[in-house]
Amino acid sequence: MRTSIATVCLAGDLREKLAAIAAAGFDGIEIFEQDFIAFDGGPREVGQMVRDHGLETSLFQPFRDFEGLPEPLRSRAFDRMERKFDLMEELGANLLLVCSSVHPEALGGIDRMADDFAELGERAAKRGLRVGYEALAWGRHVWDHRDAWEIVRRADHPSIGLILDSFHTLARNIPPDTIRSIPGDRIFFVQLADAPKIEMDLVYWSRHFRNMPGEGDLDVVRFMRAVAATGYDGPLSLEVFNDQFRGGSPRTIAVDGHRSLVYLIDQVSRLEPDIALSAPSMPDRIDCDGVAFVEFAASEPEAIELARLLRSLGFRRVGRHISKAVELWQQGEIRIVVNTDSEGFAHSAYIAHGLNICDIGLSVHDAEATVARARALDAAMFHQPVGPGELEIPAIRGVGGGILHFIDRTSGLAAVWKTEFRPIEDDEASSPAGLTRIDHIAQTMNYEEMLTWSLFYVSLFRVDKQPMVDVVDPGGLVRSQAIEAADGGLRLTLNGAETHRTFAGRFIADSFGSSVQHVAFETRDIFAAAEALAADGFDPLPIPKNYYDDLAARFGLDDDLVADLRKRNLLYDQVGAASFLQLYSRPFGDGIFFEIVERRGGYAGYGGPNAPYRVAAQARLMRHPAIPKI
Ligand SMILES: O=C(O)c1ccc(O)c(O)c1
Ligand SMILES: [Mg+2]
Repeated sequence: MRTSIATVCLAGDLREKLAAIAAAGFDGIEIFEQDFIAFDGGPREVGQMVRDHGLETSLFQPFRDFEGLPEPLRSRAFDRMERKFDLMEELGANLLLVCSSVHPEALGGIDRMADDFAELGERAAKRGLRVGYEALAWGRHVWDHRDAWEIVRRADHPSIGLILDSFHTLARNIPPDTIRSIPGDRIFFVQLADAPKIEMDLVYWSRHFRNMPGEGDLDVVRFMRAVAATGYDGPLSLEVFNDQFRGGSPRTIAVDGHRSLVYLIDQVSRLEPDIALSAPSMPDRIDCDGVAFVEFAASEPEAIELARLLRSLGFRRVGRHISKAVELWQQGEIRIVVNTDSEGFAHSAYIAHGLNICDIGLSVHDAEATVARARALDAAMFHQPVGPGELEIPAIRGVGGGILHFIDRTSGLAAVWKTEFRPIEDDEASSPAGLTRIDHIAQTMNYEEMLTWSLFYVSLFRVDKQPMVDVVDPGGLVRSQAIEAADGGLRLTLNGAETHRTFAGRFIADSFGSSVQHVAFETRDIFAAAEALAADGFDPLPIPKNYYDDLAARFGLDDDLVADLRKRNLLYDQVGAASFLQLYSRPFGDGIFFEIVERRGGYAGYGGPNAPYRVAAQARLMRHPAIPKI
C-alpha cells in the first residue's frame, strides 16, 4: 500500500507541509495547485524538494472545467491544459486530476465529453503523462462516479483513467458497491476523506468539513472494500479540506492522517481476507477490560491534602513503593497511585502541569500486542529506566503527553502491586464506601484535539464513539464525546473546550495542557455510599434547590426520593426504565474532581442533561476565593 496526502490538508507553506508529510511516513503527495502558485520557488525546485524528502508527486490537481465545452472555450481549455502539462513536466508529476465541469456553458453529452478525453489522452500520451477524471458531487453534468467511469470507458485511451474520491460518492449516497464492477487498472487514483453527517450544501460541506477516514460518519470502509475488490493497487491518498486542520499543527494532522490510512487498510484487510492488500500486519483492535490505576503527580503538601480527600471517599493507603516516593491507595478494584518522587516522568509532569493525573493504567488481554498495534498506528512509545525490582510495563504517550500503561494477566504484569509495593497498615483507616471500579475517565482538551484523540482510541481499542453532546457552561460551550467498549469495560469521555472561559477551558489553561480532569467511580448503592462518605467528612459539590424542583417536575419523582437526592447533593437522570445517579466532589488543584455514579437498569450514558448544572456549580466554587487550592 502506498500512502499519499494532498498538500491542501495541512497548514503552513509548501516547505512546512512537505516536512510534516515526510515525517509522518507518507510515500507521496498530491500537489494542490494553489499551494504551488503561492510558493516562492519554481516547479523544478518544488520537484526537487519533494524528492529530497523521499516523497513522490503522485498527483497534480485540480484542473477544472475541461470537458463538454463549445468552441472557442473548448480550444481555450486545451491550451490551458498544455500549459499545465509543461508545469507537470518540470515538477516531475505524471498524473493530473480533472474534476467534472461546473462551467455554466458546459454542454454535457456523454460522447462529446468522451471525445474530449480521447483527444486529451493523445496529447497527454505524447508527453508521457496520464489524466484521471473525477466526478465532483456538484458537477454540472457529471456528479456520479458511474457517469465519470462511462466517459472514461468510452474515451478508451490508455492515458485516461478514473479517479475516485470517497467523499463525492458517499456524500451523494451513491452505493459504493457499484465500484466493484470497474476494472482496477482503469482506476488511476483513489482519494479518501470522511465527514461528519450534517445537512448542508454539498460544496460547503466538502470544502470545510471533511475529515480523516474514521473521524467522521461516512462509510469509508465500505467504499475502500469496494475499491480493493477491483484490484486497484495505486496510492491511497487523503484529500481532506477542513478549516480546523488548515489552521492546526501540520505535524499532528499528518500523523492523524497516516494513522487513519493504516487503520482503514487494517479494517479492510480483516473484512476482505481474500483480497491481497499489502497491509502492515498488526494485532486486531485491543480489548480493554477497564482502568487498572490512575496516577497523580503531586508535591508533598498536595499529597497530604489528596490523602485527606481520598480518605473521605473511603480509600485506604495500602502500599508504599519499594524505592520511590510513591503510595498506593485502594478501594474495591480502584487503585490510585500518588507519586511525589523527585525524579522520573511524574516529577517532570508535575513541574510542567502542577498537581495532575500523569499516568493511566489500562487492563488489557495482552500488553505486548497492545504496544505492537500502537506502534503500527504511529503512537509515540514511552520508556523510562526501570529500577531494581521493578517490572518493565509497556507504555505509550496519550492525551497531553500523559502516559498510558498496559497491564495484562498473562505476562505477570498484574503482579506489579505485589512486586513493586510493600503493604502498609493504614493508620487512619476510613470505612470503605462501596466504590467498586472506575466507571469512566474524562479527559479535557482543546476542541481541536478531539478528532486526534478519538481516532487514537478508536483505532487502537475495540471501542466506539458515541454522538457528540454539547454541554453549556456559563463561560461557553464544551463538547463531550464518549468513547466506550460495548461491554462498558472501558469508558472514556473526551471533553473539548472551545474557550478558556469555561470550567474545562480554565483547567487546560491553568494546568498548561490537556489531561484527565475527572475520574468517576462506580458504586452499586449511591445512597449508602453518600452516607458513608458523609460520616468520613466528604464535602460534596453543592447543587442548588432549583435543580431538585425541576427534577421533580421533569420525571414526576416522588417527594421522598427528591428529598433524599437533595439531602446528599445527588444528580439524577432517567431514560426509559434506566436511571443514573451522580455525586461530585468539589474541584481541587486546577479544577480536577471525582464523581461517583450508580447505573441502574443498564443506563448507558453519562448524565449529559445534568452536565450544565454540575458545571455551573463547579464554576461557582472555582471563582469563590474562600475555596483553597490544594
Ligand atoms: O472542492 C473542489 O473543487 C475539489 C477539487 C478537487 C477535488 O479532488 C475535490 O475532491 C474537490
Ligand atoms: Mg477529490
